[in-house]
Amino acid sequence: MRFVKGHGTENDFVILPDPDGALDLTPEAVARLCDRRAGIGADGVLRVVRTKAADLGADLGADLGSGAEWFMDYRNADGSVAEMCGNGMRVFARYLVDAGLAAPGEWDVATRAGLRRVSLGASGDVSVDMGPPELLGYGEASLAGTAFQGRRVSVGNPHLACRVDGPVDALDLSHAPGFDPAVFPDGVNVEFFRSVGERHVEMRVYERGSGETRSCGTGTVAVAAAAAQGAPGTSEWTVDVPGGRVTVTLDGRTSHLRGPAVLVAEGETRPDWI
Ligand SMILES: N[C@@H](CCC[C@H](N)C(=O)O)C(=O)O
Repeated sequence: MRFVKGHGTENDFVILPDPDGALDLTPEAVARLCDRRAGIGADGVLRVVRTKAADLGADLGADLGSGAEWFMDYRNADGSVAEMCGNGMRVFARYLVDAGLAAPGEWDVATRAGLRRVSLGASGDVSVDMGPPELLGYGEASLAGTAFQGRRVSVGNPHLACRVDGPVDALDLSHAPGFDPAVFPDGVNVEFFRSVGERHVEMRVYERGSGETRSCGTGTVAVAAAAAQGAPGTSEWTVDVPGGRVTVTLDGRTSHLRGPAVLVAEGETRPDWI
């Protein structure tokens, strides 16, 4: 199995080129690939498959079929499927251009959350139209016995963005935050953020299906939306994460995520291993 390794602000991925949809990618295989000691190691897998070759089911297939040549089949490190991955989308787009499968410019990519438009040059940062973040109300998470209130936000996938007063470095994210499964029946990505300047926040995240990661693109959009609290007009947010910095723009109609996407290695898994 050929693979490429890449990351977006150190949210890292194993990229599996599978244009014709020939791979039978089981949750177990994904978890083995992502294993940081016994595998390649990553927060998730990006399977690169032509939309017409992806097994999307009737509803999603009809929605996405004509809109985009490529489908981003994103999986979390534990093998679970997620609707969307913002950092993964930047890395996915960079891979397509690098591999000569798409030209620099602007085009749509299909995801389980719908079409997402990317914009990129031959090198440099990648920008993604992430769609409108939906502020859904309030929720609560707990960490080592302490309760944190937050905003529930959908960015295609579920988030709880919790504002904290002290530095996010001080939080212990070695264990999964607790949450009410009645409020989050599909699980949730939990962000902790603090304001460090005007429209400037720092954030850490505990991702559903992957644990603490060094960045989460959909999470940065959720945090910007929670911090902006539905204020009208356009605002640009700087979001610092342990793995670097991204920019989120909100304009009331949609959101854009801009940041780096880096390909670091490529290779072949051994047939007797996977
Ligand atoms: N790291 C991603 C989000 C990946 C999916 C998430 N763990 C979920 O299960 O919803 C990002 O950059 O957005």
